[in-house]
Amino acid sequence: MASTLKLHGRIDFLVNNGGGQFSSPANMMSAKGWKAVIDTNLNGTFLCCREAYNAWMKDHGGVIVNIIADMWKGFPGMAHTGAARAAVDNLTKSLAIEWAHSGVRINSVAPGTIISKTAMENYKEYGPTLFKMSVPFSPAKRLGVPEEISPAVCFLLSPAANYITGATLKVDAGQSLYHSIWEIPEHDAWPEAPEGENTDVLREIMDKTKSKL
Ligand SMILES: CCCCCCCCCCC/C=C/C(=O)SCCNC(=O)CCNC(=O)[C@H](O)C(C)(C)COP(=O)(O)OP(=O)(O)OC[C@H]1O[C@@H](n2cnc3c(N)ncnc32)[C@H](O)[C@@H]1OP(=O)(O)O
Ligand SMILES: NC(=O)C1=CN([C@@H]2O[C@H](COP(=O)(O)OP(=O)(O)OC[C@H]3O[C@@H](n4cnc5c(N)ncnc54)[C@H](OP(=O)(O)O)[C@@H]3O)[C@@H](O)[C@H]2O)C=CC1
Repeated sequence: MASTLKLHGRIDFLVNNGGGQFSSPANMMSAKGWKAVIDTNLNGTFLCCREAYNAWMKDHGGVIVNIIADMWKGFPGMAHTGAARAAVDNLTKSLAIEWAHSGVRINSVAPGTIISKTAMENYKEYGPTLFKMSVPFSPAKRLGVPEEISPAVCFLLSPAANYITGATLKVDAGQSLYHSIWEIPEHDAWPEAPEGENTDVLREIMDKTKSKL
């Protein structure tokens, strides 16, 4: 922030876009790995917001946009980033209220799965498979590209959004409303429903369905 102020003399906008994660089942994540992702996505965002506010926006106003993710149905396979991005969604709302009196607007953008060379390279040899796997889960039946996210960010930064703060704009072609990518294997580990006539009906329809198969 200090070097930006030195160079430009003001900070009108802050976009917290830097971030990422690795894919792993939650039970295999080390404490260090969990912390690295929380530090990058949540703590980094908080610290950048705080610094921009204290260094400039507190006295001059400004606009902040936080990039989060499609974690609205949880984020199985990337639980650390899901937790961090959900926390940023909430942080955005808190700061919108705390900093309104300074003329600061702050909103989030939640992209669906967005393909780019650089994003894919982070996942090494698994990148193409991981991104391709997401295609059927987009109502658009294709992935988005960064050029479809930046207009939303620019809109929120612009005076056209002067009356918008504390909001999250999903730019995901409806992905967050559609299926989860996470497969739950067939299992019988769930606790039984309590005995009674409704459970009898449940058993009956399940038996009938089975006999048809
Ligand atoms: C299987 C189904 C999954 C769901 C499918 C979803 C479909 C895909 C949707 C994709 C949507 C999102 C896309 C994007 O976000 S694109 C942006 C892509 N960019 C990134 O992801 C950047 C990735 N990298 C980082 O952000 C950082 O490197 C990271 C935060 C991961 C680590 O940062 P840091 O430099 O602070 O830490 P270290 O590298 O030193 O690592 C610290 C410890 O973290 C653990 N770790 C790190 N990488 C991995 C890994 N690849 N696998 C497992 N564990 C990892 C590890 O414990 C590190 O400590 P050690 O090195 O000492 O072991
Ligand atoms: N692509 C997607 O499907 C989605 C992406 N997002 C998020 O959008 C943002 C942009 O990602 P995208 O453009 O797709 O991917 P990229 O990998 O191209 O961009 C990620 C950027 O984050 C920077 N970064 C990572 N860790 C840190 C850190 N600790 N400190 C500072 N910068 C860091 C990287 O810097 P460097 O190049 O120096 O490593 C890189 O410029 C990320 O937060 C990402 O998680 C959210 C939802 C979906």
